Amino acid sequence: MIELAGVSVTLDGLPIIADLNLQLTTGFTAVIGPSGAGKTTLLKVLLGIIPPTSGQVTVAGEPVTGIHTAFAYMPQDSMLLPWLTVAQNIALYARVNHQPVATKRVTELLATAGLSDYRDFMPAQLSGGMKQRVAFLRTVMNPAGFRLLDEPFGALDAMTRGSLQDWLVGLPQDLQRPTLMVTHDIDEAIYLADRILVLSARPARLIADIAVTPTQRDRHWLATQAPLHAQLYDLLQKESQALANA
Ligand SMILES: Nc1ncnc2c1ncn2[C@@H]1O[C@H](COP(=O)(O)OP(=O)(O)OP(=O)(O)O)[C@@H](O)[C@H]1O
Repeated sequence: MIELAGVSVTLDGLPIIADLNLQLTTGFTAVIGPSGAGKTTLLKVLLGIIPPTSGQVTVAGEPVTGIHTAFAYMPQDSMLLPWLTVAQNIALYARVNHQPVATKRVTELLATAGLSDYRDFMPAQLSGGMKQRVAFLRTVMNPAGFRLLDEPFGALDAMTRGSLQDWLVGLPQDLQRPTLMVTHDIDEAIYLADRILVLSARPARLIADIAVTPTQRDRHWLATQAPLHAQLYDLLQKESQALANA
């Protein structure tokens, strides 16, 4: 279990996160909040890149005191290495850690993502959606038990984004892991997550923690979720206004 206990972060004198208490266990959790609220900062605190000004983060009871290996992180930009092929990018974790590359696993993952024909392509030869898929597969190859995804589809057009969301929903069981995903997209949060955390305007506090329990997670079900969408929209709207007035 990952636990934040009374976590506050101040950067350059600016309070960014205020007294955040949170437990993350299994499932897919989405984090939404107004732009600039501190969502990426929260991921960096979990990763150990930014130390809390006060409070504590623990992973399986152990305090996080610096960069550690509990998380597989996918940044906003795909950050593929342009001089490596698709397959080499996916296997980056093994390469960096001087481990043998699980070629069979890479081949299987490429097939799962519909990228079998692109294994020897260079990143510059891929569309935006393909790059994000490759970046996600690279995250999957990281053996860490918990995934942190920062706006993974933020830069994509609506259709590409939609097809990647469908792909994530349909991921085989063995590729699923506990995940915390930052997103600006309310429908994306509802579609993908079992739990939605809503952060306030800066400094970020937890203002809602909502369980999502679909009967059948598909787009027909998503279309019935207008009341939840409206509830989340109203919360974000209020907080965005607060941020604008700050
Ligand atoms: N190293 C830093 N020093 C000072 N301020 C910072 C630093 N990093 C981020 N900030 C500020 O912290 C606030 C939160 O930034 P953060 O990137 O966490 O927000 P966010 O919710 O992820 O934003 P967005 O939704 O726009 O991606 C912003 O006002 C930002 O300017």
